[in-house]
This record gives sequence, C-alpha cells and structure tokens, in this order.
Amino acid sequence: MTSADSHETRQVMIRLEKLTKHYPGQQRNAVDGLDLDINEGEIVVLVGPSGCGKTTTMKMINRIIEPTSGRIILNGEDVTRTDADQLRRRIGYVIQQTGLFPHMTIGENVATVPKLLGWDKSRTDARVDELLNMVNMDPEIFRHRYPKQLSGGQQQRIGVARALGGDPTVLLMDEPFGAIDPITRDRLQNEFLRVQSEVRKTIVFVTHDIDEAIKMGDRIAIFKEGSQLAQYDTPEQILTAPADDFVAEFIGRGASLKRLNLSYVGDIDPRPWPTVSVSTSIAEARETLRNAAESALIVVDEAGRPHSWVSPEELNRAGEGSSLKEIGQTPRAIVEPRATLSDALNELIAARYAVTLVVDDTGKLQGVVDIEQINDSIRSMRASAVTEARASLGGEP
Ligand SMILES: Nc1ncnc2c1ncn2[C@@H]1O[C@H](COP(=O)(O)OP(=O)(O)OP(=O)(O)O)[C@@H](O)[C@H]1O
Repeated sequence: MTSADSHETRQVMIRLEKLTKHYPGQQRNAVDGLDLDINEGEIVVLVGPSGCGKTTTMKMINRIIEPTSGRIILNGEDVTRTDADQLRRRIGYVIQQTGLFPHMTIGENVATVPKLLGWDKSRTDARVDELLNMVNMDPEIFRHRYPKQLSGGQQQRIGVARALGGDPTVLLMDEPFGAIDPITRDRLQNEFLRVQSEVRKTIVFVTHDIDEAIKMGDRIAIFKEGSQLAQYDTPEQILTAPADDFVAEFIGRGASLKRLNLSYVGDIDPRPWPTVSVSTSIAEARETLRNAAESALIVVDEAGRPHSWVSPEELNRAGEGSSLKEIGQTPRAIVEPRATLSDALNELIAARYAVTLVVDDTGKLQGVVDIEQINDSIRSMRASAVTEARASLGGEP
C-alpha cells in the first residue's frame, strides 16, 4: 500500500471548504478559497514564505480569526458558526511564546482546560501529573514552580502539556519551537514526536522552516501567496517529486541530503562481514582473513557485540601467544536500525570508515552498511516517488 492510499482510507478530521479571509483595508484576500482535508491522527505542517496566510489559516480552525466565508468541518460537524469558546475547548493550542499564565504555578497552568471542563480535583490532579510525566517534567519538582523559574525549552514542554490538558482531538501548533535554540529544538521535536506516537492527535503545525516541516510532517502543505496550495503531500513526495519550480525553490538545495532524514538504517538489509570471536586464536583469525574478500575482520565479544577491527598487519605482528582481545582498533561508526541514513552517513564521515556497523537493541552485530547501499536506497526511493507522482497524474508508471 502506498502512503497516498493510507491517507485516503483514513477519516477526515478537519475539512476546510473554500475558506477565505479578507482583512479590512487589504486589497487581496489573506486566505482565498482554500480547500484542505486533514486526516485523523496525522501531523499536517503548513509551510510557506512570510505573509502567505498560514497563520491566518490555522487561526481560523479554532476561530481566533473568524473566516469571511467558507466552512470549517470538524469531525463531520460544521463548526463555522457554533459557539467559539466551546470549540476552543476541543482544540488544543500551542504558540511560540508559550502563553503560560505567569501568576499561576505550572500545575495550575496545565489544569486550565480540565478546570474549564468542570473536572473534579482528584481527576484534574491525576491528569496534571500524567501530562507532566509525558513531557518529561517531574511533577514533584515542577508542579509548584512558576513559569519564570523554567528555561525556555521547559516552558515550551509545559505549553504542550497544557494544550493536551482536556484531551482535545485536535492540536494547533503555531511555530511552537521557533524561539528555542537549535539543540534544544531538536530535542523538543523528538520528544514531541514520541508524545504524538502515544496520543495520536490530529495536528496542524505552522512553521516557516522547511527542515522542521520535513521532520515533523506526515503531510506538508506548501503555500504560495494568498494561501494558494503549491503542493500537499508527504515529505518523501515533496522532496523527490516537487510539483513545480516554486516548490523546488522553496525546498532549496540539498533535497537529496534532506531525504536521508526520511529513511532508516533498518530499511536496508545489512550485509555480512567476516567476523571472529575474541576467543578465536590468532592463527585461525589469519586463516579467516586470508579466505575473505574484505581487508579487515570484525572481532565480536562473547555476546556478539563489536569489540574491535583487526587488520592483516596487526594479525601478522601479533605473537602466537597473544589474544585478539589485545590487538586491533576500537570500532566506531556503530548505528542502530532506528538511526536515519543521515546519521549513518555522518558516522561514516566522522570515523573515516567505509562501513558502519549495524547493531540491534542489545548491541549485537547484525552486519554492515556501506555507502553504496545508502546510495542505492536513495535511488530506489527516488524511483518509487517518481512512479507515484506519475500515477497521481494519471500517466504511465
Ligand atoms: N490582523 C491583520 N490585519 C490586516 N492584515 C493582516 C492581519 N493579519 C495578517 N494580515 C495580512 O494577511 C496576510 C497573511 O498573513 P499571515 O500572518 O496569515 O501569514 P503567514 O504566512 O503566517 O506569515 P508569517 O510567516 O510572516 O507569520 C499578510 O499579507 C498579512 O500582512
């Protein structure tokens, strides 16, 4: 099944129909007749140049900005003219500067929506603890603190916890990690993806950063000015088959490098490499290497974990009485199947080796992956994306 099929079979959670916003005094509509379907449980990222209308689009979904015309359908229900306060309780909202209430403790902030929903104290307290744990903030330590006693990254975690308070079906995120330093941002993005794999909300995420869009999005909507949709597709499709010059330019250079972040070492079958155990004798190791096409051996410990690399020179130099435990080089460039191909390539370059060692969760050697295999994987990804793009145009595969 292709990714396009799986999107079609899922239920639409948010449907925007001919959604339009005209700001008084402006010549053009900020958002102009936008049609967009967002499926249940997916992260859709709205991305595009400044002023293209992505924030206006998102804020119309919870009607912080009222549409001029068009309809918003939430889970099959037309909510364009229903009570906006009620609507906002069903939709979590995370913004760049967290919007935490400074005079309230962290616990009180996270309890905002449960209180509005009239939950009793014990249910609310339990929910606050659950949410703080979910975003990796120990309730015992942080519950009674105030926002200004937290770092920017910690405040942003609380922003996410608060938005999830009433267990909303939909979460709107407006450049949530925009004001955070790059290293913390990366960590928060990873954490958020972990949280999402547990909570499976329907998420609309606005960013101006295409790399963030590629990382976070199940699908990406690339906007041109006036909220015209240039392309609405998976990150893989957008990177491999951009719909037009505007999209290609917006992705920028290095699309192939960005694609490396979308495939994993686990997608490649590691190939075997001549391997001996630390207890093997030097003579036996020499014999194994002599019969192998490769130019070095991997030595594994009793549990099958990489212990060292040994070269023919090292084996020749070693005296008959010495052990494989004592000679060779410490292995580097070790990756797990969940590492991205980008991670694997980084390891290869940093270690200046020709292959990375692939290990399982227990550290046991599975085989190796080399640069050729990484290259083949990118090539086949590109070929399948082009086939898919042609098929969606109704052309010959
Ligand atoms: N309150 C407002 N009054 C008048 N015009 C507005 C208002 N808010 C936005 N606009 C205009 O509407 C258009 C779309 O703005 P919007 O903020 O939705 O874009 P954006 O894609 O989110 O941009 P950015 O990345 O810069 O935040 C812009 O031309 C903007 O100047």
